[in-house]
Amino acid sequence: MSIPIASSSLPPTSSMEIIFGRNKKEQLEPVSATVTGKIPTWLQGTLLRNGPGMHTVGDSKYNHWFDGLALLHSFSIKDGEVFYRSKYLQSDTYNANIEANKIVVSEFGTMAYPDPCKNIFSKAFSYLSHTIPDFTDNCLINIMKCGDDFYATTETNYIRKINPQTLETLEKVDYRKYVAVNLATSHPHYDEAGNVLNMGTSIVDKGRTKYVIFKIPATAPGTKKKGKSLLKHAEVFCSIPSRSLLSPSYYHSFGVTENYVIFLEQPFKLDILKMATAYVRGVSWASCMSFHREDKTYIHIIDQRTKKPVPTKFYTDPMVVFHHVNAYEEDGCVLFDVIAYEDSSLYQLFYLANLNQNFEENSRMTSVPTLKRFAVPLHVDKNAEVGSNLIKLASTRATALKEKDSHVYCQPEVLYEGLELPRINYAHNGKPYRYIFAAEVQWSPIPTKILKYDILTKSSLKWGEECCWPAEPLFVPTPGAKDEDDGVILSAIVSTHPQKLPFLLVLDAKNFTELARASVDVDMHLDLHGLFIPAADWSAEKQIPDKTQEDENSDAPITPQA
Ligand SMILES: CC1=C(/C=C/C(C)=C/C=C/C(C)=C/C=O)C(C)(C)CCC1
Ligand SMILES: [Fe+2]
Repeated sequence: MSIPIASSSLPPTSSMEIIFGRNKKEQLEPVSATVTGKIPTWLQGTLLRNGPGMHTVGDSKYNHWFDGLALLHSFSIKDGEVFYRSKYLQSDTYNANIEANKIVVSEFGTMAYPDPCKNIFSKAFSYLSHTIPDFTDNCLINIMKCGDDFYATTETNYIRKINPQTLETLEKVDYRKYVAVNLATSHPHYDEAGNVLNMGTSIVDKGRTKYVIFKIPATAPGTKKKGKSLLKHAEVFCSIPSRSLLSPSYYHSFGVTENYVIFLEQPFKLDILKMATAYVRGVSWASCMSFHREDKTYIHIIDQRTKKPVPTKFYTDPMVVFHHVNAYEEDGCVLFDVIAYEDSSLYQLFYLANLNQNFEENSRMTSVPTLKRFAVPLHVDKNAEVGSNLIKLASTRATALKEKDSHVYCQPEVLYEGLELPRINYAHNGKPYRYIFAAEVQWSPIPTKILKYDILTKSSLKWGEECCWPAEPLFVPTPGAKDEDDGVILSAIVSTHPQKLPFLLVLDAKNFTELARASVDVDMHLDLHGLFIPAADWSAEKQIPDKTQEDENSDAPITPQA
């Protein structure tokens, strides 16, 4: 069961240095973990995760934690044993930095300048009106599965194919060759057949800034052959014009139900003009983003059957959402759950300067991440009175008030305060569900516990241990499971305790008791997101393409779909 830690336990400054400051040493050879407890025999496969691992190159330092060079790591579980390995993503960014022995590629919070004579990014100054340098391929946020292929992802137009077994870096793929997007989320959705649904922003398509929803099929004729990319078969599903051409919203994820896509056009925006001049002004991309507290948050509901947005104009108060939790349909309404903030201060807290000195003072959250449930009526009765609540569901206190001119103002139900990095049993994605697994965040944005929140009973279970910093908890179902929470929770735990090694934690998802931990004597980083690859998925025919096989037409001109 959960081991309580003092609720006010604060990570000392030295712990912050261990977690965020130091470059992490990669573990190239698989190392065997010491397992205590018992890993369920059915749990066989690989937990593959991504996150920033290196924040200093030579004498130069990144400014922000999200700038760090991507470090992939994996826990391979077989017959109760666990093997760990880690490897830096060999992105063009990583290679250019290592070769120059300094940071030469710009990241989210750090603008960098390459040596003019050694500019491997020489093609860089072409796309965005010759002003914005090519974006980074330091794919540090998540892992995406496309058919049998795995990619490390970030939020730019680049993804990097990886070998999920060896953690080797394969092709660099430019989304722009297939879909007209300059940015894309690192949180795609998958349908039951494994087709990928993702969203991106097209900034410079003939001045028509828009949000693009696209699908990558799980299979396509001829793609089983080595090096054939499923991305070639990507299809634009729907485009939504940005309310403002020069300041599209920033978003980190989106929601889906069985028939709808939920996109929040929030007042946390990118300023394209600022971005176009950032390089010459010597400021970071992050400084080109701002929260407009006087604006609204527009809720776009896209019908997957007609591929068109629902015409009603739904909106809510200004907020900032990074993570959608889940969404589903109930009695003619779309219900969606998000982790919402009052402002964009979260990104401010992850500046390394704040994480190193005066941590306690600098990292107090001014806005607490809050689980909120919204309800959106799909059919608005024209005769309903202005001011009336269109939500008649017994299951939620969320409201949607009818206004004039087909506008509907949505007010959420607050469910829980102080949680981030939400995960669910993905078999319930887009469908009614009951449980959320997340990291509990108290006074600072750094998780101290793992949480199971029961939406039905509004109760929670927690796991925490002194000097242990949990990562996102991932749910793996028991084969043939009937109950939504029949399975285990996996989380990579970083320890700052001098006598405690980092470990893979295995919890029973039902009661949050510890089933096992697999400790490894390595320099483990605090990661962001990842996925579990069941051993059954590694079948003989699913060969990993070799490194020499480049992405097809890698030098072909970019001809994205409109
Ligand atoms: C490089 C780059 C970007 C990177 C953003 C990143 C790396 C965001 C990471 C967010 C995370 C990790 C959120 C967790 O909740 C932008 C702003 C999209 C635009 C321009 C270039
Ligand atoms: Fe995320």
